[in-house]
Amino acid sequence: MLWLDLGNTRLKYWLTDDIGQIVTHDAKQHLQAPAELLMGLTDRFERFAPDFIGISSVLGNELNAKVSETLSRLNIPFEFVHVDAAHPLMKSQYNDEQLGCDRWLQMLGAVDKKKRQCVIGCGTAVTIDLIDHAEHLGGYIFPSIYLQRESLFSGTKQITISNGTFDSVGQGMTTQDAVHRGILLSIVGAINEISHRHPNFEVIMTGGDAAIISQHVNRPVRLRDDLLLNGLARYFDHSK
Ligand SMILES: Nc1ncnc2c1ncn2[C@@H]1O[C@H](COP(=O)(O)OP(=O)(O)OP(=O)(O)O)[C@@H](O)[C@H]1O
Ligand SMILES: CC(C)(CO)[C@@H](O)C(=O)NCCC(=O)O
Ligand SMILES: [K+]
Repeated sequence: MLWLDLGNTRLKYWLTDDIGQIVTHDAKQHLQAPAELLMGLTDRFERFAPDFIGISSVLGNELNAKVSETLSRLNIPFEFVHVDAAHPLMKSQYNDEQLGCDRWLQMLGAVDKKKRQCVIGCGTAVTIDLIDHAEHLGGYIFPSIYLQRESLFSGTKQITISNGTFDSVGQGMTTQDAVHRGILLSIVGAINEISHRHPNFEVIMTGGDAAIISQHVNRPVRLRDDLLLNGLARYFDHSK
């Protein structure tokens, strides 16, 4: 099977074998041209010869149509995931026409009907979602640390582009430190507040920035890098 995750910044793919083990995977920046990027990958995908392609996309109908057009040339059956608020593995109270497919799949990949869970995705946006015994209660969306920094750079005169690191939440004494520490604190503080409000929820984090952020969270955090892929596998297992 071939699995695609079309995110806002990157396209990720995984090739898995019959028993679900990852044979190969990669992530590439698509610069808002995922269909063109896929075009360049079709030779590789053809060589993989998967019998099915399962797709998560948060790119919207227009770009998805272009992606479909590109994938059609492969003659391999493919299908986009559609969020299902009444899925047998997890019910959701969220507006299912709006809920991002990546968010939903990450939850589907993590959900355990015996637990209360807080699933945090740290990609282009940071998402925090609460699940109570396989019922999604809703959540929050934040700009990532990098998007927050860009908005300060572009919205102010005296804060100029700099390459600091996000490594502390202590108060800063320079602009660079104040910016990086303030941004990191905005996300860490929110996570700590939400986990304080929901003390019995297991905190699970995934995504490229999970390691940076989780270091400052004052609760035990379970880091998982396989949630979206696991969600895709669970989704297509149930739909067949
Ligand atoms: N090789 C890499 N390229 C880009 N980002 C990376 C890379 N390695 C780690 N990251 C980190 O991962 C973060 C992005 O996380 P993730 O991969 O979960 O989302 P994304 O692919 O950028 O977002 P989306 O899934 O919305 O496209 C970036 O902010 C960056 O810090
Ligand atoms: C929040 C993001 C950007 C996270 O990748 C994505 O899941 C998305 O575009 N969601 C749509 C809005 C929503 O989930 O309510
Ligand atoms: K938008």
